[in-house]
Amino acid sequence: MALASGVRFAARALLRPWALLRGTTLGRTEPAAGGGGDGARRFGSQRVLVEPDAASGVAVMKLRNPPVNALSLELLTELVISLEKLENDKTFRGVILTSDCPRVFCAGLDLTEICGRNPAHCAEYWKAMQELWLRTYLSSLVLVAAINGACPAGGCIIALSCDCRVLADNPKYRIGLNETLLGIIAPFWLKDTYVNTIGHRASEQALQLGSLFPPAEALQVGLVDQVVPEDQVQSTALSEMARWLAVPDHARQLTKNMMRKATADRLLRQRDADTQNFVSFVCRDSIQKSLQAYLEKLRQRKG
Ligand SMILES: CCCCCCCCC/C=C/C(=O)SCCNC(=O)CCNC(=O)[C@H](O)C(C)(C)COP(=O)(O)OP(=O)(O)OC[C@H]1O[C@@H](n2cnc3c(N)ncnc32)[C@H](O)[C@@H]1OP(=O)(O)O
Repeated sequence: MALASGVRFAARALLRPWALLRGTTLGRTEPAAGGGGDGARRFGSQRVLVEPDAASGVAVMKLRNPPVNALSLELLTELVISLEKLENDKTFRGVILTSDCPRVFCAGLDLTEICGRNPAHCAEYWKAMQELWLRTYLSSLVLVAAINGACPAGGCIIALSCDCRVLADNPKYRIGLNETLLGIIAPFWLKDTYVNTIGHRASEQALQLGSLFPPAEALQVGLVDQVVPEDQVQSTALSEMARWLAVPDHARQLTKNMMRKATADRLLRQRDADTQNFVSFVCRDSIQKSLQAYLEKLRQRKG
C-alpha cells in the first residue's frame, strides 16, 4: 500500500514522454553561469528555472512568472513537469523551491484563470492545481521551501506541501490561507494540509479569519520552521536540506508516505467530485462578482 502512489506516479510518468515537450521551451538545457560539467547545467521552462547540482544531488527550482508568480495553468503544468523530471532522475534527492520574482514567493491561484472563464476551463485549471499538490505533497524527494517573498493562499499550500520551510524575515512577507477574505472557501485538502501542519484549533481560527501571518507569528504558530534574514534564506535552506539528506532515503520516504498518504488518498478518492464542487462554486454569479471585485481592488491598489 505504501508504495502504491509511487507506482501510480511512475506509471503516469511513462504516459507522458518528454517528446511531448519538443517544440516548446520546456526541457531546454543551458550551461549555468560560470558552470562547466553536467552537474552545473541548468534546465527548465519559461516559467520554472531549474539549477541542478549533480554533485550534491540537490536542484534549486525557481518560479519565474512575473510579476507575482500567480499560478497560471502554464506555471502549474511546468512545475509538475519539472518536478517529475527531477524525480525520474536518480541523481537528485532534494529540491529547494524558491522564487525568481522579487518580494513575492507566489501569489496563489491566478485569479484571471477563474474569473470570467467557462466551466470547462475552470475544471482543467483545478485538475492542474490538484495535480501539483499531489505531486509535491507525496514527492519522494526532500522539498525545502526557501520563501523569499509574500506567500498567500495557493503559494502557502505549495510551501506547506514541502518538508520544511525557511521564511525571510520581512514583515511584508506574510504567509497563510486567506481564501475567506476573497469570499471563497479552501477545499478540504487545503484544510487538511493546514491542520497537518499547525493543528486543528490554530487552523480553525486562521482559516475562518483568512489570517496572513508575518514571519515571527508564522514561526510561532508552526507554519514555517525557520525565519532568517533575507540574505540567509538560501544558505539556511541548504543547511536544512543537508539535515534531511543525512537520513537514508528509503526510511525517510516510507515515513513521509506513512504520514501523508491518508491525506492525499482522500483527494484521490474524490477528485472528480472535488473538481465539480470547485467549478460549480466559482462559476456562481455571486462568487464571480466577489472575485472580480477583489481583482479590481488589487489592480487599483497599484501606484
Ligand atoms: C467549494 C470549493 C471552493 C474552492 C474555492 C477555491 C479555493 C482555492 C484555494 C486557493 C486560492 C487562492 O490562491 S486565491 C488567490 C489569493 N491570492 C491573494 O489574495 C494574493 C493577492 N495578491 C497580493 O496580495 C499581492 O499582489 C502580493 C502577492 C502581496 C504582491 O504585492 P505587490 O504589491 O508586489 O504586487 P501587486 O501590485 O499587488 O500585483 C501586481 C500585479 O499582479 C496582479 N495579481 C496579484 N495577485 C494576483 C493573483 N492571485 N492572480 C492574478 N493576478 C494577480 C495584480 O492585480 C497586479 O496586476 P496589474 O495591476 O495588472 O499589474
